[in-house]
Amino acid sequence: MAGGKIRKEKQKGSNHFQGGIPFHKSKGQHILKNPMLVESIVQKAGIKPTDIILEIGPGTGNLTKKLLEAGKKVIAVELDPRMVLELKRRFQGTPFSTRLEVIQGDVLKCELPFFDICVANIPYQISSPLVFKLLDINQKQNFRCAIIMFQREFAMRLVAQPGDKLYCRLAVNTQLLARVFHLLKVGKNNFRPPPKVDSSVVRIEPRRPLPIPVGKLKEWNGLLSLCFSRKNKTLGSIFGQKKVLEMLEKNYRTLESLGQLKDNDSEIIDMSILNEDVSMDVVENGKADDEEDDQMEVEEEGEDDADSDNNEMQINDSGFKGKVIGVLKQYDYADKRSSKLTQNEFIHLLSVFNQAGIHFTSTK
Ligand SMILES: C[S@@+](CC[C@H](N)C(=O)[O-])C[C@H]1O[C@@H](n2cnc3c(N)ncnc32)[C@H](O)[C@@H]1O
Repeated sequence: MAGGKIRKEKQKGSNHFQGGIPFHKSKGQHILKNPMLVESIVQKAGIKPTDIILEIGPGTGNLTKKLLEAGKKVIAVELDPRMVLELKRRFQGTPFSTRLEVIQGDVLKCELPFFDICVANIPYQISSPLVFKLLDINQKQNFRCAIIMFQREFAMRLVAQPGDKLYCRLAVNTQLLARVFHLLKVGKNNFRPPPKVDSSVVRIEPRRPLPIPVGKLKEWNGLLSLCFSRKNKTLGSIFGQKKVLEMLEKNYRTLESLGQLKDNDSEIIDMSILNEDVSMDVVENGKADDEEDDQMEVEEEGEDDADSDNNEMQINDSGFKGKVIGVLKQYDYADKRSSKLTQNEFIHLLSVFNQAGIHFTSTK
């Protein structure tokens, strides 16, 4: 089913295929070779005949062909000029050619066209930035949903719920911006060449409006960075740390001096902030299941997880420390852990902190 002249003749010492286009693993070139699977993905996407479909990384066009059969138009963004040529060649002179637009370039760098639905088997190394690019609220996109093949573990992180082993900042951030559903498990042998990892197809439906004002996204990200710096620690313990308190107090003083202790809004939101922590796009590079975000690592020497006694001391502290821990105590969050907190609880936590003048960003 692979398009063009690609043949499976492995060269010694490389992953190239002779006689056609060599596949580049560095570009995530694992093409779909199982027609039944392609059919199933297209069916599950629920494409309407009037739909403009965005396909990312069409490769040799196996999925593209089925998308063209199902929708009104396919706009395909492909990085590799050899694949672009192959794709054009495949559909040249067919009735599909007028309904296929190919954009050569990096999907992460190009401006996305208007589309109704995105269906894609993507290179896994762009998973996380792509999700946040698609869900970028500044893009004013209004697409219905995206049906995307991801590495299995990444997919399971996207859909993880409080208490799940893979529940993480990526899950909370994605689920703030979208509803996410696991659709299909896909084994390695459906691809040529087979990747090292299993895959899953996920459905992502953008949430409009968002559950928090867009101007709060920066604050939200600051709060979650802290909460997931040690997701299995109690919030009382995380927020009782000297470095955390120093940072929050600095924010507090800065905003106080600027007279901005109330909520602030900014017009353009840099969505990449929500993507900062996700370093597991390619799990082959190895981030363990229960590893936590280390970007905001703030643990102090000698501190351990069973530190509720210390919390008691901190809680009795007066001044700024007492203010922060007091909020956690008052709303019953001090003994809770991020690994089990729902999205609504995070939203509530941000709200009660902000009401107390405690902010997670000091500038707009
Ligand atoms: C996993 S293959 C999928 C090929 C085809 N869709 C299929 O299912 O058979 C990923 C494709 O994405 C392309 N690609 C890699 N990085 C890209 C990027 N940043 N922007 C657009 N396309 C990219 C690769 O060249 C490759 O053709």
